[in-house]
Amino acid sequence: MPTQPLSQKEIEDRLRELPGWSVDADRLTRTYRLGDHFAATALVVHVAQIQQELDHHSDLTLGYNTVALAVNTHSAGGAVTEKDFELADRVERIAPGHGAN
Ligand SMILES: C[C@H](O)[C@H](O)[C@H]1CNC2=NC(N)=NC(=O)C2=N1
Repeated sequence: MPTQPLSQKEIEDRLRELPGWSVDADRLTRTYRLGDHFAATALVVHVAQIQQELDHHSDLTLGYNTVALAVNTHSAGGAVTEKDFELADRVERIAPGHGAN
């Protein structure tokens, strides 16, 4: 069954449990700040590994000491779905281990 777009209320409820994340232009997004460029790069690799496992991929942007994710679900017409929040939850669990905040 295809993943359905979440309603505005469902998105607001889920965002309340994900401090730092927001929905901007129909994309679930967060920017993490890290200690240096190498730490940021390591986080990108770890996120890429999770994305391959979930078969769900964000636009990942590596900066000097930042990593930005922006994701929606292409197969749902670019809407935000449960799959996007699943990715965000998974990234939230590993980010502190990289010193990200
Ligand atoms: C064939 C493959 O499963 C699909 O193309 C996956 C890959 N990664 C994806 N990532 C995102 N963000 N949305 C999708 O619909 C999607 N679909």
